[in-house]
Order: sequence, then structure tokens, then C-alpha cells
Amino acid sequence: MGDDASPLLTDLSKLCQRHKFFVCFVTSFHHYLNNFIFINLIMGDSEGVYTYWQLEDIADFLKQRSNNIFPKVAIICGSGLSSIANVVENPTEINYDEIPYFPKSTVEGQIGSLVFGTILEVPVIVLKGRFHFYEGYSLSKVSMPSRIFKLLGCSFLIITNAAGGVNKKYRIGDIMMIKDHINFLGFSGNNPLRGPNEDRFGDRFPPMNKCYDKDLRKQAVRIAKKLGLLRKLHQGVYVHVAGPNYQTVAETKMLAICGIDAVGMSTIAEVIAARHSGLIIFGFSLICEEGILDYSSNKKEPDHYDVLEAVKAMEQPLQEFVKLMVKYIGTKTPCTCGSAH
Ligand SMILES: O=P(O)(O)O[C@@H]1C[C@H](O)[C@@H](CO)O1
Ligand code: HPA
Repeated sequence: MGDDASPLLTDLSKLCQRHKFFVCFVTSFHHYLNNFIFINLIMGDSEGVYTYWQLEDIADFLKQRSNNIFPKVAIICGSGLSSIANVVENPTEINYDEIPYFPKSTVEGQIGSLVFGTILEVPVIVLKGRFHFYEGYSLSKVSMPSRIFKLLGCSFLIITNAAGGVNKKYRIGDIMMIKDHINFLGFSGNNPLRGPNEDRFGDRFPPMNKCYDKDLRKQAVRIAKKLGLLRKLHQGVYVHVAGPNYQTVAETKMLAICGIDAVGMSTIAEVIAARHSGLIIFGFSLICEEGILDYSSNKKEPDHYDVLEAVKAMEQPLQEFVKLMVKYIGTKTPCTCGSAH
């Protein structure tokens, strides 16, 4: 036992020195105590920060259960969008509550399981449900899947969400490819990369000017054309608010003034962690309601069930859209410049 052992543990160890089992127990307990104190005080577990070894444990568990699928592409399904996983061939599904250190999915329309398999022969992992800040999770927890994808060997991330329109031209059922985002939670000091930097994932100060891959967005336009979705397709700026309440009229007006096209409660933390880890990203929002930008508006108030219904109506075309995006990504190799080639 090291010099830093507490007197109580040292005494216990002396008492048990002729009993190997107890010595082992005391030593392990001491290590556990040290880790616990380290995680809580240094890494700030009270804020839900994952340690590298916890992330490795999660990834190792998933590798053992992946049925020999080594995913190239990770897909995160937003609210109501889990049916994207229906296009996965030879699926192996794992519930979140089986996975060590995994949070629970508490939102209706988010199933709480992940799927390994292939889409048109491209190996994928699909998350049917994500974690949100408003559920009480730290941004480290919210963005944890991105780091797991990296540890599993993924190079690409397709990230989706259900969002409210801010841009007056957007209609329910439209698809907005995310060309950029504004990290409002970051402005108030909430960033998934806050705390000691984990160099094994990326640099302390990662650039974010190429978050959403240009080539993948170009290809998405071609695919949308092929699927007859071009009239519904936009490129715009996404913002996340903490939620869970939808925004006031004044807030929506302010978002519009800031150049924001769609507002949601997710995505950005996962994207920041994914970019930090070097993943190449394609993201889109399904527009579920039109923004209320004036007090006399008679547009229906936002409601989560309407959100789920709006997504449901687009289930089939979105499955085809994602399928063809994955097929295209299957032909790509990630480049050290951070883009797809
Ligand atoms: O996980 P996403 O961002 O798709 O879910 C959206 C935002 C809230 O969780 C919920 C509001 O209806 O849907
Ligand atoms: O209007 C919204 N605001 C925030 N998040 C949302 N998710 C769906 N619609 C919205």
C-alpha cells in the first residue's frame, strides 16, 4: 500500500496482512477510493464527465457485441427518426440499459437502443435515441456517443434532429441540411470539451469552421434531386437552445435576426465532440413546425406530439435519403485535412 493511504486503510491492511484476500480487497478498495476522489474532484464527475477508461470500457463492450461489424458510418437518429434504423441489414440491436455507463433515453420518440449492421454493404452503427441537456445530462454525457464512435473506428457521422423552423420560407416536412451552427449553450459556458483536454481524441483548441462537410452536402443535393425531394431541401444554420420549453416569440425573432434558420435542443454538442475527434459530418434537421414570429400569428403552438407526427410523415423518404447518403459515404476515404475525398 502506498504512502498516501489513509491511516484507516493502513491499519486495516496491517490487520489483514496474513490474509491475502483481505489485502487484495483493501488494496482494490483503496484504488476505487482514489479513482472516485480523482473523478469527482479532479475530473468533475458531479458534472458527469467521462474518463477515458470509462469510454474505452463502453467501446470494448460494444466491440464484443457488434457481431463483427466494424462501422465506418455512425448515425444518430433524432426525435421520431429512429425508423432510419429499419434500413439496416443484418441488424444486431443492443439496449442502452445493457451498456456500461450509458445514460437512459427519457424522451418519447427516442427508443434507447443502438444497432450494428450494414446499409448497402457499408458497416454502420445507428443510435435510436440521443441524450439531451434538458434531461439533466452534462454535455460530456450528451456528446459521449461521438467519442465512442471514434473508439469504434468510425470516420463519418450522419446526425439528425427534429427542429423548429425559424426561416420564414421553411415548411413542415422540409429537410434542412446543416451548413453551420451557432452554439448558444457554448456562449454561456457550456461546452462538451470543457475541462481537461483528452489529447487522445483531439487538440485543446479544435477548429469548427468546417463542421459540416461540403462534399457530402453537395452529394445530398444530387440524392434529393434523384428522390424528388429537391423542393423540400434547404441548407441553413442550426442553433440549439437548452430546452425543454419551446422558444418565445421574442426569442424566435431574435434567432431570425442572428441568421438562424432552424432551432432545436440537440446536435451541436455531439458535433463538437465528433469534430474534436476528427469525424466527418453530414447533418440535417427535419422541420416540424413553422416559426411563430409575430404575436398575432394563428399558427399552432409547438407540441412534441406534432413534432413526432411531422417526422412520421417523412419516414419513408428520409430512410431512402439516408440510405443513399451512406452508399455514397461508403465510396469515400477520410482525409487528414478533415474532409471526405
Ligand atoms: O433529439 P431531437 O433534437 O431530434 O429532439 C427534438 C428536440 C426535443 O428533444 C424535442 C422537442 O420536440 O424534439
Ligand atoms: O421549436 C423548436 N424549438 C426547439 N426545439 C425544437 N424541436 C422541435 N421543434 C423545436
